[in-house]
Amino acid sequence: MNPLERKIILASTSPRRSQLLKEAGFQFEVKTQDVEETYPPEMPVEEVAGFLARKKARAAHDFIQEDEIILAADSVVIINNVIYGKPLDYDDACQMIRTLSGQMHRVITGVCLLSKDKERVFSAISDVLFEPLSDAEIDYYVQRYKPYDKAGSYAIQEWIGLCKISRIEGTFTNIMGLPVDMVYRELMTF
Ligand SMILES: Cc1cn([C@H]2C[C@H](O)[C@@H](COP(=O)(O)OP(=O)(O)OP(=O)(O)O)O2)c(=O)[nH]c1=O
Repeated sequence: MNPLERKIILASTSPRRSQLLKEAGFQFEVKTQDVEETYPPEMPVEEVAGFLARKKARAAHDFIQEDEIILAADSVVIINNVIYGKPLDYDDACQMIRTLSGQMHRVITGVCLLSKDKERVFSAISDVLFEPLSDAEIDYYVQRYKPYDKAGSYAIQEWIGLCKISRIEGTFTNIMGLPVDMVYRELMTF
């Protein structure tokens, strides 16, 4: 079946995920349920995004009809085997960006598709290289863009991503919060 004709329930409050699905031409409605974004501490960092995406999808399971598919996702930034989620405050945000400055990091978005009788989880990986950033640039970015709702304290679609990222291995949409190419491909066989 054509993925663009499936009835999708997007279980996400992220405006970026809605924007990407909409621009790619999918049909969807947003329905969300609060989920505690916790995971077992011993879990390998590469598995966390998929685990959290599944948790978010399962929390929305009761909402759906027979012909509907829940889509949930979670994005994490990983550097030196440590997960960077959303920053707590200004200092935390600056500290995260300072760690990313001049370095390569990994962004993983886990996605879960869930219907009444099926479930599928998959993840997309992108490796991202930041140019070195000065303290003044970091302060400008955090003050002006307030990246408190962004994993890793930055958004690829804003000034910092557009002007300070020099290399990406993987897709832009994955870094922005939803690997739409992969979603399309997986929906063809779901
Ligand atoms: C790395 C990066 C993340 N982000 C955003 C995407 C996600 O909204 C957010 C990661 O947080 P998530 O916990 O993945 O998602 P969320 O809490 O925003 O939404 P929900 O749980 O309801 O689905 O960071 C960008 O917009 N640009 C980027 O470059």
